[in-house]
Amino acid sequence: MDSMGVCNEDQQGYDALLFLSFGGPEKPADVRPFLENVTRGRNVPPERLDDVAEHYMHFGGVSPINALNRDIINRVAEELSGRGIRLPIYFGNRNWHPMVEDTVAEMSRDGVKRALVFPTSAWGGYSGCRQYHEDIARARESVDDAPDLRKLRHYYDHPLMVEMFADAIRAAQAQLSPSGREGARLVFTAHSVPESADAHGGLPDDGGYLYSRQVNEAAALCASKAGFAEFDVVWQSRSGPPQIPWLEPDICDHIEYVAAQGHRSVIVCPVGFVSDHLEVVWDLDTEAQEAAAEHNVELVRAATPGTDSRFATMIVDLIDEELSGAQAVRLGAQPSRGATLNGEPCGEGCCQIPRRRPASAQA
Ligand SMILES: CC1=C(CCC(=O)O)c2cc3nc(cc4[nH]c(cc5[nH]c(cc1n2)c(C)c5CCC(=O)O)c(CCC(=O)O)c4C)C(CCC(=O)O)=C3C
Ligand SMILES: [Fe+2]
Repeated sequence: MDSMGVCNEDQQGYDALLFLSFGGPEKPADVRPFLENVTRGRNVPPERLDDVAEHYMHFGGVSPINALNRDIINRVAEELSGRGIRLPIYFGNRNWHPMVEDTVAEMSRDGVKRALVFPTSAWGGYSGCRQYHEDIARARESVDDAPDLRKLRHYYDHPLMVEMFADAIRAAQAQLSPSGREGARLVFTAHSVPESADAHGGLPDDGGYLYSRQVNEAAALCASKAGFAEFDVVWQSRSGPPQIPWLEPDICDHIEYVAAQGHRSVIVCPVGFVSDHLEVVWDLDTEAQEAAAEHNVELVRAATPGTDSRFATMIVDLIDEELSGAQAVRLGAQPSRGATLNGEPCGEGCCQIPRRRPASAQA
């Protein structure tokens, strides 16, 4: 048997890694079609799309997400080869090129039979987990001879994630002015989702709210590791029509509240994001900074883990865990799922969005 064959046996037959992400525009002309892909059939008002298009235009119509992902992929390739794991890496997105359908077609042409999938979302819930399963299923359906694709589990509470965020919180704290360092409020933020989607998160037996429970747990783990006894969890980047409830409070409203409580400084930790996506560099570094200035609060933002070399280590740890069948290394106690084959949901009815009532049934 050749060395490739031997290696493949250790690797449970896995012969590739699919790095699956959200996607983002790479030039101004991409912005509108990208936003149309994201919001197709999702009831996002046109005014919101105009606003978000403008946010992208502040960055020359280029989302930071693609370069960040390519950087992570390069590090993962190095880490894999350093550990003797032979998995060529393919890159595909839900909403922009390289589209996951095209990537899976390429994998099939290359003869890939069985691949692991790393999603750039650490979370459960519809947007963070089930929608990536849907991407996997859709991409496979569009291709003859599609490889088997097994998604890796949620990693929001992986010890390296907690360690990277905790280090980033302490580094941010050190950037505060000497007077701001005392009494600084630690505030975690994650992407808001519709309340009804959150309520249906997880398996029916999980009791709902899987995403917000995981976010709260991650915040508590990171705060404790960084040495903070108190902290808040808030939300950001809400979309959708204003009459539909989304998770609250919003970070900008919360800054006003924190100022009213007498805090003169805030450390914001974007625990819900793996890297400096547009939501981080616009909604936090621009809008939340403005809100802070308005209320005379000093705001520092903790770095996201994507560019930390430990992030690639964690990804390969997750792969190794899957290949060796070892128990999941994790710090949290909330349900953690997400690892299924070929886009199957984590179980019957997991993170299923309730169907909207037909217009005629609405009052
Ligand atoms: C939970 C969650 C994550 C974290 C998990 C994960 O990472 O997947 C996430 C990530 C991201 N969201 C992103 C961008 C957008 N999200 C939108 C809209 C929405 N997000 C939602 C939720 C989430 N989103 C939801 C419920 C909507 C409403 C429409 C719908 O139900 O789908 C819209 C439409 C315009 C608007 O903002 O209204 C855009 C442009 C980018 C790329 C940013 C970049 O370019 O750097 C990333 C990483
Ligand atoms: Fe989003």
